[in-house]
Amino acid sequence: METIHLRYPMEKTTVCNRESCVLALGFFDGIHVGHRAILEKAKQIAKQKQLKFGVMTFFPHPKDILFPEKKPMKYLTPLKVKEEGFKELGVEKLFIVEFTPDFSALSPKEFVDEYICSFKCKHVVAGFDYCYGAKGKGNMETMVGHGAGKFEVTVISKVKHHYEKISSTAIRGLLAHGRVRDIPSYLGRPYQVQGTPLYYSHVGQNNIFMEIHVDREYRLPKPGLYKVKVEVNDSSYEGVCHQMFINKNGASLLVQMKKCDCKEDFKSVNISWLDFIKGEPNKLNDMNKYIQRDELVI
Ligand SMILES: Cc1cc2nc3c(=O)[nH]c(=O)nc-3n(C[C@H](O)[C@H](O)[C@H](O)COP(=O)(O)O)c2cc1C
Ligand SMILES: Nc1ncnc2c1ncn2[C@@H]1O[C@H](COP(=O)(O)OP(=O)(O)O)[C@@H](O)[C@H]1O
Repeated sequence: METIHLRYPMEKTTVCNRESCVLALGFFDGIHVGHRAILEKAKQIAKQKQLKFGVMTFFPHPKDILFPEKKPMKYLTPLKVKEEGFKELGVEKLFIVEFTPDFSALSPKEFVDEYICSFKCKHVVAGFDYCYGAKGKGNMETMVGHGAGKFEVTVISKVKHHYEKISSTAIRGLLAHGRVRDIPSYLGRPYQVQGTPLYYSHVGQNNIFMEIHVDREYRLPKPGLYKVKVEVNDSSYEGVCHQMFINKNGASLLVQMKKCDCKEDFKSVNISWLDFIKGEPNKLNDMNKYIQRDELVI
């Protein structure tokens, strides 16, 4: 996958010698089931038309620029993780446009001319509610007009779960309520975060206890004790996890892994949130109690 970072105003050389492509458009936080419908359709069209499969996304989230007074966005998939997700889905060209105040002021037609047509896009795929251009005035109807004679447009209709639109906002809501068990119906998989172990120790028989640092860009479920799956060095283990604190550098998670006979060092850890067990029962000074137990705390 080729990743192309774009910033307004674009240099002329950026658009030179580009191969014709299909572009899927959106922010795609989480790459949830609705997003997958768009990406799969774009991939299929690219194959049929023998064009490159491209995605055009933005960073940071438009809300951070449009509403700077609000707290910075926390992501389901920070940019690096989203990039890995696109690569796994077979994206060949990833355009990441830096969302700046100047870029946000482009009219819908200017955006189409300068960003979509310049990259030899022959087909746009986006969801029914995709908007673009200053004040979000462009929509999928205007896209058809703006693309006339230049590119075709495929609109993906609403993908729902229990009559509700699957959206990153809905998933953020589930996290805020600790409803991680419901997330696979929206995300197509459990909610996952990547972290770095700060320290770990063996506890009792084959239990490992560790503290994990999670990047500040990640959105976490509401504080509490959770059942998790922990992946380290290509193996996965059952475990429990609770949040110790969040500060400006990120979050710290306390994780206890069950029946873990892993002897090697861990450099990176994936935590999949499976179920909520109970609200915040343990304060920091209760940590020693964890260490002394042979069994998982549940
Ligand atoms: C060039 C451009 C300018 C935009 N300007 C605005 C804006 O002024 N106000 C707004 O609410 N959204 C604006 N948007 C953001 C869109 O409304 C939308 O949130 C964003 O493109 C992400 O699309 P998605 O949420 O459907 O993935 C703009 C988008 C683009 C591409
Ligand atoms: N449930 C859905 N069904 C169809 N299209 C969707 C759905 N959710 C998002 N999209 C489309 O996916 C792209 C990315 O949308 P985005 O705004 O990032 O997602 P979300 O609404 O989940 O925050 C847009 O083209 C949008 O219209």
